[in-house]
Amino acid sequence: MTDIDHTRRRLLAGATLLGTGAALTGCGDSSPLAAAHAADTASGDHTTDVVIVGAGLAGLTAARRLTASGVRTLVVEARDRVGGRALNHPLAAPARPGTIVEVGGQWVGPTQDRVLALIAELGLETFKTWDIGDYLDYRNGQLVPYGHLFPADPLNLGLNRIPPTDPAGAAEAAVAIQQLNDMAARVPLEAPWTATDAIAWDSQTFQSWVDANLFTPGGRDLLQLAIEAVFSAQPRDLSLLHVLFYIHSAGSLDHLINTTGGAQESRIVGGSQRIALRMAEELGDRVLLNAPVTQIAYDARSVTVRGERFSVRAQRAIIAIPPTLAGRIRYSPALDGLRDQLTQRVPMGTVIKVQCVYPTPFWRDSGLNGQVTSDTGPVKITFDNSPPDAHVGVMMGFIEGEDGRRALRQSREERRQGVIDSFVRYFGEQAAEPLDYIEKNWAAEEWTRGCYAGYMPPGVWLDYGEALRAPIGRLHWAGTETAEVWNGYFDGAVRSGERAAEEVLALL
Ligand SMILES: Cc1cc2nc3c(=O)[nH]c(=O)nc-3n(C[C@H](O)[C@H](O)[C@H](O)COP(=O)(O)OP(=O)(O)OC[C@H]3O[C@@H](n4cnc5c(N)ncnc54)[C@H](O)[C@@H]3O)c2cc1C
Repeated sequence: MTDIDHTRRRLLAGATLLGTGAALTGCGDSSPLAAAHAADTASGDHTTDVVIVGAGLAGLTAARRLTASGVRTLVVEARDRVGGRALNHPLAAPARPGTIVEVGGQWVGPTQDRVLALIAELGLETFKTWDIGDYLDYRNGQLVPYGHLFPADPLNLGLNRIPPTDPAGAAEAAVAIQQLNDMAARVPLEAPWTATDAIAWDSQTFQSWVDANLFTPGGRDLLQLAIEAVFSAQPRDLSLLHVLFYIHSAGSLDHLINTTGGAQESRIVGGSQRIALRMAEELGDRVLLNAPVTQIAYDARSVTVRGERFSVRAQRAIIAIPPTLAGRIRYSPALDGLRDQLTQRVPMGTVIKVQCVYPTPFWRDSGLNGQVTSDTGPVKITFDNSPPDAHVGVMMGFIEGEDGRRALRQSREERRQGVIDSFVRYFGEQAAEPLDYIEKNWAAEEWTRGCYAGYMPPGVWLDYGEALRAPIGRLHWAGTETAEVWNGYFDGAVRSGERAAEEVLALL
């Protein structure tokens, strides 16, 4: 081994700084730590028991679990920060120092038991997403406020998130949601391709199903918007079987789309990246930043992970990155054709997360909760993303699916204007002059390449599903895309890290 002492010293310094960053600001890319490490490519030859590729929630959870069992681990992370798709962004004044918004994933909700347990173990706290006041629905040029029609909603049917603007469409959407929930319950989470109707369901897109089953323009619009919002892809991109798997994975479509009672219910004090920062702080010099993995060699005795100027030799590897990124690594020997072709077939969604900062959350004064559904882009979904004490107002929106793809062709200034036009349409002239505009274009991120997650087009579950998690020799796969429960979410990432760690522990 060479350079190991130097590398260890640098990592320890990095770990200390990482902890400081977490405590002070919880911020990521723009922290002094990030700048300090930017030019500092990882180097040296290392040996450990288990090497983990990727310091997102999946990789860090796996490392934490293995470390707790006394196994030596080293996490190698391409970026100059941890967290992957969880990233805090510090707000400028007049926001108080240390105030952040998340530019990646942010919410957690009921039944996301593994991430909620992790948050508690790490000493972090959650607070409720602002969900008080009326929703807005913008459709056919009309802006219609509506209340929590069914505040109790005991069966969690998601009735509050179906705008009643077009009663026939709303009724048809509610029936369709129930139908989808029933079909989803018949998809085995561990092997969706074995569902009785798998061939029929994986041979069509979600759009084909909508075309065959919904007849009112309102009902079709609502279902399409729900799918765009959940997958950041178009209904024409997605296998019906994948949509059903995803619904079952979350429990129901209502869990996916609801704020209170659903996946958008709560936020993490100080920002979701703190989950990763706290884990990295615990792991200390077991996390190597600025370490993009380009090659993995494996044989019957060991595995060696390599980057430009570093290598890590281990007994086993956990590759905790999305399938499409795993497909960009060179393997020696080459992976079997099934796994390789799978990695060619799981595209990432398209989303640009945008936020405008205002002196106050002024929409609350008009009795609005800040949540919009709309038939007009670029922003068709919004949320009040103000800090817990609302000392500034933050309106957040998503530019998703084909709107996102259109926005990729625009300049930042053109996108900014489109976002402000959307916010003015929903909340009036007060939205016209934000103090700040923040956007994160995940499609342009080299180490993510799109969000919220990878999804399955038609035929992929059927022909390649079994290659998603199956270890190959000493290589094990993790990442939210491999999760059975809450696939695509933080909770799924955590579960996948736990599962991969157990898989490895059983074999060491
Ligand atoms: C805008 C947005 C909003 C979202 N909203 C939510 C939400 O509200 N709630 C929720 O639960 N989920 C949400 N998600 C999804 C959530 O962020 C992800 O499910 C989760 O963070 C995935 O974790 P992961 O560890 O599986 O993958 P990642 O976070 O992608 O981690 C993979 C890591 O591997 C690194 N890496 C990649 N390639 C290499 C390589 N070759 N060598 C070394 N390292 C590599 C990456 O840099 C990254 O750090 C959202 C995502 C986005 C982007």
